[in-house]
Amino acid sequence: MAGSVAALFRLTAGHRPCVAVATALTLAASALGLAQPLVAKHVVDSSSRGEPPWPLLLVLGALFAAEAAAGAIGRFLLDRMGEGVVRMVRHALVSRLLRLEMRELDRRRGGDLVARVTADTTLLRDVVSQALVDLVTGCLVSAGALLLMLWLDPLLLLLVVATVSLAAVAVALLLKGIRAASEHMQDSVGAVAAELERALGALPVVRVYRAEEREARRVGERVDSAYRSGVRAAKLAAVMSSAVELAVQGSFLLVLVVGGLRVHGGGAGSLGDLVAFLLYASYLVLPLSSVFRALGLIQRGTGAYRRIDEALALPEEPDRRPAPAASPAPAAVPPTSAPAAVSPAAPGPSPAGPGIPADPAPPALELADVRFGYVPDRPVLRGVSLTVPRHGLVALVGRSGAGKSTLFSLVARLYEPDAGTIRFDGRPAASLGRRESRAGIALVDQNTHVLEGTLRENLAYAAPGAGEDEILRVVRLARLGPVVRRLPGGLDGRLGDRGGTLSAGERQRVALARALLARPRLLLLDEPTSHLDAVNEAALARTLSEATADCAVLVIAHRLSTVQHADRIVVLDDGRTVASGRHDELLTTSPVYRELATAQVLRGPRR
Ligand SMILES: Nc1ncnc2c1ncn2[C@@H]1O[C@H](COP(=O)(O)OP(=O)(O)OP(=O)(O)O)[C@@H](O)[C@H]1O
Repeated sequence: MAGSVAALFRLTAGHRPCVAVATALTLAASALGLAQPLVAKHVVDSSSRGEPPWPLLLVLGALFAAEAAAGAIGRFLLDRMGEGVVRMVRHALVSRLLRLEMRELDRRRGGDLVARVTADTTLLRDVVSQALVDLVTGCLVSAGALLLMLWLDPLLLLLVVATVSLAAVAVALLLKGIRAASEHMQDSVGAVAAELERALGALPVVRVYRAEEREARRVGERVDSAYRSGVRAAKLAAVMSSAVELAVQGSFLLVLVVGGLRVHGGGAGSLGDLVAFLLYASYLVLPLSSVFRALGLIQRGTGAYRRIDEALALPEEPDRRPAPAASPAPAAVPPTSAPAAVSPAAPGPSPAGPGIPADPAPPALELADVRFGYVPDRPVLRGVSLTVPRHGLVALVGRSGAGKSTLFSLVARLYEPDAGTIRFDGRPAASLGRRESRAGIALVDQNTHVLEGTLRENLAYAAPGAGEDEILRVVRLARLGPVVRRLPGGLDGRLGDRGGTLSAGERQRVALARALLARPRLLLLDEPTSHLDAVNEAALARTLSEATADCAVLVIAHRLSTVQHADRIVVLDDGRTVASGRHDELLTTSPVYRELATAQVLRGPRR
């Protein structure tokens, strides 16, 4: 419990002056409240003596008004502080989530992470703004009331303390259950978001397979689970507040009976003393019940805080990391038909490989015996070596699952190789920051991500400062003219969530135009023609050939048209580069390539 309070208190760092002022105002309001019974006592006593109570009543009114004003300002400052803490936590979460290690992201569910930024922080706001200060002011006010009651009547105080202690025991027993139920509820809320995101992300599939009911049930189970936990927490909280209420009523009754008997019997204290004591009892009990409520709220918030804290502790992608066990020399030549081009270290007149003139400058990209697995002991790449010269089109072919997209992910440095070396322009990736490595790369992946926003925003995503001429140039190159003309608003027309208003081929061309706008040194294309018709496919082939004048192009190819335009083809089989050359050569030298070509893995243009 103390740990939870300390953790929540740490969150208020940067807002401490505001907390201090708000606490002071709340305490002042409480002090003004505590003064009222004293004045009330005098009002009662002077009335019983037959003196006019008006001046004292005026003081009482002023105390009321001052208490209300101090309380309102204090409350506002606290709420503002709560919003500030939530804003800070949300900024930190968003920044962390956007920089997460890819391996970590693979393990997580997007919806659950989003819920941590939204639902969990909202709960945290209430805890920070209400519970912490309620706890501090409640404790202080209770202590003040206790002292005054001790001064007025120690015996009656003993009665109050005894009954309130009973309530404290009940509260302590219930708090643990409230915390567990609340943690479970927040986890379930995260799961609701994750399940809903899963269904909405595949809505056409859900509809076609008439799975709405199944998906609704699946999400519904999580909703029900959140409901059950919420009800359980509410039940425990209700029992808790009943226990506190009982203690309050009980202590009032006891004080009234015992105190009344003593006043009536002419024992210690006047009627005014008894009235003052009763008012103090109420001032003790109210802050005490707010302390108990705050403890309950903190337990509820602890579940949310744990989830937020966990997300904030997830590993970020470091810009630089120590080089893995790099192979000393890139000499691991794949077996059999792997020719010079596959190994950058292999001797020969053109290190770039056949079909590409020798270039004295280091290649744009060089992979030497690169090995990688997403999970330990399940290697996906088992020894990949290839070079992409500064100006040239290299096609990567291989069966589905051979590791082609994985290789792209390593080149884009979304993952780091377990072994082997990647060099950009002759410089080992391990010696470059990730941002620096990526600065020269453009990537069009299989998902051809199009973001919600305008066409212009999507194109300029890779180069936010690009001018109109540049944008029009890539629109032309990617044959996006008809899309611009058709779209209401042209370049400034919105594309809908995930580019939903575009066809798959149009999305592919948007992604390509965006990549070209970046004017990269190395262009990575993961099967860029899969959704294009024959006309667009031929045009794209020409565009790619032209692009090689400005940059190196590495393209994952499933189409004959793409490989036929390539200066060189690299064959990947079961995570290894096994051959390299031109189409005609490979048909005779590489059985794997021949199989790919004849089994129509490499397809002709779409009709
Ligand atoms: N994020 C991931 N986590 C774990 N395994 C993965 C991940 N991504 C891919 N894999 C696995 O790695 C292997 C290679 O996948 P990859 O996508 O690189 O193949 P590919 O050659 O691009 O296939 P395709 O031509 O079908 O796109 C596959 O067995 C795949 O299941």
